[in-house]
Amino acid sequence: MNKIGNLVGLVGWRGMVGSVLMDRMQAEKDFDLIEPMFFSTSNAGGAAPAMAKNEKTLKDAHDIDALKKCDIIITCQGGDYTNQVFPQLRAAGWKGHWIDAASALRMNQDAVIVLDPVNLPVIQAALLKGGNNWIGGNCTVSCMLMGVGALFKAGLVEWMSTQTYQAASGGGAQHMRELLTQFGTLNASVKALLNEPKSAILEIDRQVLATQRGLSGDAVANFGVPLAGSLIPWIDKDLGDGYSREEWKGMAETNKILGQGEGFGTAATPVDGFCVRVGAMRCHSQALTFKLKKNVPLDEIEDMLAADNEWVQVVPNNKEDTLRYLTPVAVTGTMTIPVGRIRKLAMGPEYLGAFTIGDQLLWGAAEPLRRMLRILLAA
Ligand SMILES: NC(=O)C1=CN([C@@H]2O[C@H](COP(=O)(O)OP(=O)(O)OC[C@H]3O[C@@H](n4cnc5c(N)ncnc54)[C@H](OP(=O)(O)O)[C@@H]3O)[C@@H](O)[C@H]2O)C=CC1
Ligand SMILES: N[C@@H](CC(=O)OP(=O)(O)O)C(=O)O
Repeated sequence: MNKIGNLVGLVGWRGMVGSVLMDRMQAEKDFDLIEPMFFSTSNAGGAAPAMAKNEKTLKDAHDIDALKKCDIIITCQGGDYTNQVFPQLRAAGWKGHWIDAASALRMNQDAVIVLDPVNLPVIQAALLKGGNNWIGGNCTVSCMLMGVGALFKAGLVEWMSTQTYQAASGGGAQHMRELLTQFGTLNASVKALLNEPKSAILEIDRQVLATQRGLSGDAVANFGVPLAGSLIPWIDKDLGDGYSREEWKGMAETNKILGQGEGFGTAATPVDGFCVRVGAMRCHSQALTFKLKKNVPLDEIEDMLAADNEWVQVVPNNKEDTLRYLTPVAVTGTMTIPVGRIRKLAMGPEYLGAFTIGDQLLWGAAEPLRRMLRILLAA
């Protein structure tokens, strides 16, 4: 295989995912290894960010000739952009490496879902075969596999059920703003009563509910219904068969990441459950139920999880450690993937419960992309 060049096109770098990616690339000194070319869909000709070296102006992200010059393109611009530009670029004969945060290409046969601490062998095999489409996985799936991938790698999982608690950030920046605005509106509606220690809690509750039910228009433009003080047990599209698309991704992507086919074949491990939006900011949490293929002692399971990768943190199953280490507030902004509440379940010794959390903008979006860049540069 020829050495891959280091002219790297960056698209979507100023969005929410893109900004997290830029921060991580700077922290890990990725820019020392590349010649970056920054693109924009809205400000071609404007000034590129400080990390620019020779190319100091923003290129047009729809300019196929400019994109074609890149050895590698990383995009966090979104699925619409991918669907529009990627086919044109390949049709124009571009053979470079496409690294993408969007889901658009994920299930294409010639695309690999990248999460190298879990599936480096799958990535390397595809690279050897000339693969050049590298797509970041669904945030919930990636965070889950970073935490409990060891059990799958060991071939121990007969099936897994997931119940997710997904943060507002999964919908994008506007969703986070909407959640906070809703919290503010609710607080304002009962502020006087809250300030009065003797006020009746049921009166506060009644007024909060009236405010929630009265939210409309801009106040719920993104989520459709109030999320503050509530939850929404549906994420992404309605597939029409009782599944949300986010739930479908759980099985499809887990199996594809693990190299067990396109998700629903005979080699696939059943993964199923419900995906729920909650009022967290940017960490996705998941309660997991495993049916293991055999009874494995808890201490062996904990050792296996802890040894799998340097980011997993096994949290002792007690209240104090859970409150300290196993909450979205504790995990946000860190690379740590805590796995706690690990215990055998009442259904039998092969049934295992666990709870895991990940920052969905780090391991769930940006980090697998920059790590794939490093793999290509080292190839
Ligand atoms: N949000 C998430 O949790 C995840 C998102 N993804 C994928 O990443 C894609 C991008 O998501 P996300 O980063 O949340 O999207 P953003 O809306 O934050 O950014 C997308 C683009 O919008 C443009 N833009 C317009 N106005 C602004 C503004 N005020 N500030 C910043 N950018 C602006 C920028 O393009 P330009 O500079 O060209 O104008 C930017 O690259 C998603 O569509 C999805 O495919 C993947 C995993 C998780
Ligand atoms: N759907 C995820 C976020 C996301 O962007 O997922 P995907 O990359 O699979 O489209 C959420 O809402 O939490």
